[in-house]
Amino acid sequence: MHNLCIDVKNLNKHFGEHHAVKDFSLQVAKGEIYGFLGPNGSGKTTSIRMMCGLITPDSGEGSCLDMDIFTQREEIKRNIGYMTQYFSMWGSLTIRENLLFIARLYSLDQPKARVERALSELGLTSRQHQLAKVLSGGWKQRMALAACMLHEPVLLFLDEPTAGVDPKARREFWQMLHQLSDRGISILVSTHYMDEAERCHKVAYLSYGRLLANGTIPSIIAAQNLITVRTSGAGLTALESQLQRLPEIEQTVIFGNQLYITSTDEAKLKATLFAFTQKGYEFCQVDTNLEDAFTYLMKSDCEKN
Ligand SMILES: Nc1ncnc2c1ncn2[C@@H]1O[C@H](COP(=O)(O)OP(=O)(O)OP(=O)(O)O)[C@@H](O)[C@H]1O
Repeated sequence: MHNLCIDVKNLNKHFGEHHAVKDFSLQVAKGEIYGFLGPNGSGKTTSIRMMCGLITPDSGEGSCLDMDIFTQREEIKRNIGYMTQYFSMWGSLTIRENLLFIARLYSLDQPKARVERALSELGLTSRQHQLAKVLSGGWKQRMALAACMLHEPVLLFLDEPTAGVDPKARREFWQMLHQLSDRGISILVSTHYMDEAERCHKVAYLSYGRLLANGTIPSIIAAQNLITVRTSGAGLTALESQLQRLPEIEQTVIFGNQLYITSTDEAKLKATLFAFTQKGYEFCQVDTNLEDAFTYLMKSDCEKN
């Protein structure tokens, strides 16, 4: 008996000449919220679709909910929920009518009871009679999540579920994801938002079809061995362009009136910055964050390839 809901190894997928996913391996424990990040076109959706039985990998092996991703795709689909940002709904039906329609479309038993439960679990009961077309982005996403939970899946694949949704609605959506995870439901969720990545138990980062890092956020940040310092003052953009030319500087970024500088070489960085302290800048060391780590990973991967 193991506690994995996803266990895949060396999955590959080509679309014509394009090698979209390269030797992708991942293990997700039951009940975990696993974040999936990477630039546009890095292969997140393709990997998700291979793991949940929607498309067949060209090679590799693996299981989802202990079912083989090559030979038991139909069984997998019956036991998982899959939600994308582009879900279909009927605008002129209410939330409740939409859910009932879907429950009947999939011939689920006791459709009314299922709809009641989904409405209540996702905080939709008070809005059940609202037409879908008048709902804000956040409530539409919530309805979509309710729809993909009608058959009570134990594993959810959510592909950019909060794209374009406002911060308050995203926060509420994530509160729900944590409640589902507390109930033992496993969730694999792709996102471009760093604050959402930080809400996951673990994250995976893909670039150009390859998995560059995965694990807990502190472990991913620590593995890059980066040092980050912050400064403020006049002429930050000029300072930034001077620093960007130096080989010991990996990356720089300005947030408001503060410049963040990241390097892999602490001694060289300190020596370099000493010259700028003569010009009145003060530098203080800060924690390297996940975005710094991902940016560095992507840059080093581009340089290698
Ligand atoms: N059915 C398909 N036919 C041809 N090419 C495809 C197909 N699906 C995906 N691709 C290509 O495979 C690559 C990976 O796409 P994928 O959608 O998996 O990336 P992604 O990381 O999910 O991107 P995004 O963040 O933009 O959603 C892209 O270059 C894409 O154009």
